[in-house]
Amino acid sequence: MASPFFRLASPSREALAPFEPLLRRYALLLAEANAKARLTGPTSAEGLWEEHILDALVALPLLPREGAVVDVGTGGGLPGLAWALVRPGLTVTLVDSIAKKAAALEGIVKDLAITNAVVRSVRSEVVALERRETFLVATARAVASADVVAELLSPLVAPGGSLLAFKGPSAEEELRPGQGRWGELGLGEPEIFPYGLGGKSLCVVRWFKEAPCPGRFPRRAGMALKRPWWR
Ligand SMILES: C[S@@+](CC[C@H](N)C(=O)[O-])C[C@H]1O[C@@H](n2cnc3c(N)ncnc32)[C@H](O)[C@@H]1O
Repeated sequence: MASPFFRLASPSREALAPFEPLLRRYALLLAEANAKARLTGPTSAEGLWEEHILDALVALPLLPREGAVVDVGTGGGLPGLAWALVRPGLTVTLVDSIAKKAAALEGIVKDLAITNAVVRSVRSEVVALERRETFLVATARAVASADVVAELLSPLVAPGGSLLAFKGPSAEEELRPGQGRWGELGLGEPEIFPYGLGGKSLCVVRWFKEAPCPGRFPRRAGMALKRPWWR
């Protein structure tokens, strides 16, 4: 595991100012949708702002200005929709296998009237077959342990691109089984970028896609979780 180059942090108020009205509207719509479809934890717009939207935006320094991004297990659009709102040059595909969540998110995207985000109600393994290695960045937040996330994301990302996983304090432990073996997924060794938010120690794990992903990935839906690739 490579040591971090720098700590991440939420963007400053000044940096966010041009996007704040749109982001606040997103927080409001998400709070409303949450009451119906249980998309994410907190139910108040303020709680969502603090715990989720600012959290999603800590990864901005690791993102390109433009290109195709996929957010696997996006739920209410985190982190992908928050990224699409502040980086209009990105084209973000928001993927969630639960139809009810995807429908609620579709409503939010429509209401925000943005054109650089699309919602897909499908499993990521299916997207990886349809659009194999065509994304510049793939991300996942609160979806699975880091080793499982790496398997789900790798077949989506073009060589030269990157994988970004939002993780808590157990990241190092989750990465341990893959140590020295990430090349089996076409990945380099992961880097951990730590940050703190609301008193919690969190991090973003980044892998570079160094080589094409072996053809045996994606495996059948659910296999990544059932039988880890490194076993
Ligand atoms: C706990 S939610 C996280 C939502 C959001 N990323 C967040 O941070 O609030 C995890 C979501 O991942 C979805 N999910 C898990 N594995 C998936 C896969 N392989 N493809 C698509 N969606 C997946 C689940 O349906 C669930 O809605």
